[in-house]
Amino acid sequence: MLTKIVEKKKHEVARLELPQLRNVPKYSFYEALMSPKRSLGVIAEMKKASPSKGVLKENFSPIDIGADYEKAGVDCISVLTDQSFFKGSTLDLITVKELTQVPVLRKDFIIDRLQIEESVRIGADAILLIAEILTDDKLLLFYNEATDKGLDVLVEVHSLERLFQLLQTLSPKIIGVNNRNLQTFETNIKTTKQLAEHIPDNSLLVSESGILTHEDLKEVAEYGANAVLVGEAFMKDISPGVGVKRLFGELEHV
Ligand SMILES: O=P(O)(O)OC[C@@H](O)[C@@H](O)c1c[nH]c2ccccc12
Repeated sequence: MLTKIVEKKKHEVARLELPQLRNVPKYSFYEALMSPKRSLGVIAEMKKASPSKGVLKENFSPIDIGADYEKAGVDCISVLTDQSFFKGSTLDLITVKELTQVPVLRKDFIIDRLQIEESVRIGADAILLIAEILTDDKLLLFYNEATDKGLDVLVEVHSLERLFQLLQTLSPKIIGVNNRNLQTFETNIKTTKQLAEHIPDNSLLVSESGILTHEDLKEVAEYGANAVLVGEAFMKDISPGVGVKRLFGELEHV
């Protein structure tokens, strides 16, 4: 599946026209995760659909979701901008940046430098770089380029092997352990446990994907996660903000 997504992305990048630079206030993604509002940082994701689960939210409104997340006191918002597989768009991110005062992560499959410039222009505060789809050379190049352009970077990794490899050339300030295998789409939050002890002490650890319940949250916190990245659980709750509160055990049964 990952190969299919990357192939499609190559075609999209070949046609990519850079938008105008938008002048929006910048918020530090890193700082927000360094001083989370709750016991654990939360990056709340908006995604309309995913290749594994299909449509997650029918009446998908980035305006409403962004406002609801902000009201629920999330630390950061992640916006899926991939159109073909996740039904997102860069316009969703632009909308969220215009309406909220929360750092925003652009979540996409970045395989080309042009997408980094595009992320800057649409006003993203941070980008995702997926180690599994980039060589070490590219990962380092993109990491430095993004940082130079004022973006924070969440470096995502799924396997221990890939983690060891990338740590030889790069020490990311923020490392995301994706509990989902992007080839098979299976999630297992024990992935966080497996990788956590090998994450450098000075990197922030974000546990990503498959975190559905308060129990899951406590489990990844025990493994040493500093923050979580959650999408599906929030998209499927009665409202995204209620989902945030439920995950943190701040609600009884709503
Ligand atoms: O909806 P979930 O299981 O809570 O997962 C959120 C996020 O981690 C997931 O959307 C994700 C993690 N890495 C990605 C890379 C590309 C697309 C999507 C993702």
